[in-house]
Amino acid sequence: MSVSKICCIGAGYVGGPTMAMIAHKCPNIDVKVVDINETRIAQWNSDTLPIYEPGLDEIVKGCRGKNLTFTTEIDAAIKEADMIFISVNTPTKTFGVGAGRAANLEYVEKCARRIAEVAEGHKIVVEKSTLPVRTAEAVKRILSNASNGSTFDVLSNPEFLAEGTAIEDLLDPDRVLIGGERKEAIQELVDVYAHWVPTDRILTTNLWSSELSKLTANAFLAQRVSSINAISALCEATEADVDEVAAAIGTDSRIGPKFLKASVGFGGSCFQKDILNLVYLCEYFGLPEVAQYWEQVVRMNDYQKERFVSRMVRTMFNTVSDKKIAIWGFAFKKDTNDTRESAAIYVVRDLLLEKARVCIYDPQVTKQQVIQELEYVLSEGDNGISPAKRELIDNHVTFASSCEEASSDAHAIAVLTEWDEFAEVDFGKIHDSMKKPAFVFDGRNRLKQKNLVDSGFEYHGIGF
Ligand SMILES: NC(=O)c1ccc[n+]([C@@H]2O[C@H](COP(=O)([O-])OP(=O)(O)OC[C@H]3O[C@@H](n4cnc5c(N)ncnc54)[C@H](O)[C@@H]3O)[C@@H](O)[C@H]2O)c1
Ligand SMILES: O=c1ccn([C@@H]2O[C@H](COP(=O)(O)OP(=O)(O)O[C@H]3O[C@H](CO)[C@@H](O)[C@H](O)[C@H]3O)[C@@H](O)[C@H]2O)c(=O)[nH]1
Repeated sequence: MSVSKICCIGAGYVGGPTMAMIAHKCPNIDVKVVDINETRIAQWNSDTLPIYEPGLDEIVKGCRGKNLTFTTEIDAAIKEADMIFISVNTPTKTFGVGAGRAANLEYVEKCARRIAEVAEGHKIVVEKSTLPVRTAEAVKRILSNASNGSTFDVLSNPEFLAEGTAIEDLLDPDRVLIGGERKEAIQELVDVYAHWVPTDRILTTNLWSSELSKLTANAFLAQRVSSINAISALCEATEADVDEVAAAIGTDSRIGPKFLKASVGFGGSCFQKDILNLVYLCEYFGLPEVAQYWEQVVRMNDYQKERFVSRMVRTMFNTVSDKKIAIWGFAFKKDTNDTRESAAIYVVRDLLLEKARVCIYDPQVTKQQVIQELEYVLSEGDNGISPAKRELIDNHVTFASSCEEASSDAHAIAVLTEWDEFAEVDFGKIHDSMKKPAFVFDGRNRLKQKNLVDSGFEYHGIGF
């Protein structure tokens, strides 16, 4: 039997693009992406998709209305599908046991219970969300109590796409990983990907190795960023240049050149959440030394963000109070509108607490999104946001629609996302419009080659 109908629960950054790619590459498979969030589904059905991702529009618009559907009719889609992907969010728990570390599996469990309740016949259930190792055991137990006597295979198929390059990553993945028990079920999913992925890049493992490989991959990637960021601090103290150090070590084929870009700190919805989850699992399984080892990656990242703001304050004569700071970029990396755990949130928070006035420009992030992030990060648990912090947001945060507008009359520019357009502006004009000395704090070393010192700026990058 080959799969002819797929249902994916969760129309987010992963569910949307991955299912669009399957629909695009497998015209014979009918793909339905379902979600409880009506607004999100309406956006997927509109001209403005909920996610900004280069190349995504063309693929969605090419398949939508043919073999790709976005709908809130979850039960119907579950019933008719042969294969059901669970691609819902698995955020860090904010309450109860494991708060601040463990993954909140409430949404995954709700999906499994829904499937158990409405499915008929045999279904292959695929974990696409990033999950703690051994989650499939719980999913299998829930499914084994299905109302209609249905039967299930459970597979793990973690997603490795990175935002901003999701379409490239999905078109040409380094590997697709499928963990499972029954050979025939694994083969069904291999056959879906084999429509476009060479079979030697489709790896199959047992369930637990697949689940754990996802957390491990993110931990290793984030660890490289924290390692180079740790070295960036030492470079600043010693006149070494972190980009030169990264290039020098990256030529060693055992180390390799990728993921060695020093920055203001890694962000995104995955790295911190997945490492903290790994830390929690290690503690749970009685491995405190292993837990501490990985936790340090997150601590180093926090240090890097704090260090960036301290350096700004120190350099600007020990005060940024009432100074206008232009914030260039709020997304956690370029080519995405995602701001989850973006370093910019923490940098702006700390600048606001120093009573700076910030003017924010990001080509893809909305004002409403920035305000939401700041409200969250400035609020104090269940008590919400205090009047003093509310005042900071209301009176110290403004928005601009270009780099020029954000920088006009500013004391400093802080580059927090590496958008390409930031290197294209007229720096002479920007310098003329700023207070002097005109400082640039480049959290991405994006403008390093622009010789800003020659245009009159006082330029500070990361790690040199
Ligand atoms: N964002 C990434 O780049 C990325 C990459 C690889 C893996 N992941 C993992 O994939 C998973 C999903 O991440 P995301 O970024 O797509 O999350 P997201 O928040 O963008 O999307 C999740 C969606 O699931 C929906 N949902 C939640 N519970 C539901 C339910 N019971 N029924 C129907 N819909 C429900 C939500 O409404 C939301 O639209 C997470 O586990 C994440 O760690 C994310
Ligand atoms: O050399 C580098 C590389 C990345 N970053 C930062 O690290 C963060 C994460 O970047 P990236 O990994 O490119 O984006 P994500 O979309 O978070 O993707 C990661 O997280 C996903 C979710 O699990 C995985 O699927 C991907 O494989 C994994 O790369 C961003 O803030 C980057 O700016 C650096 O500072 N320096």
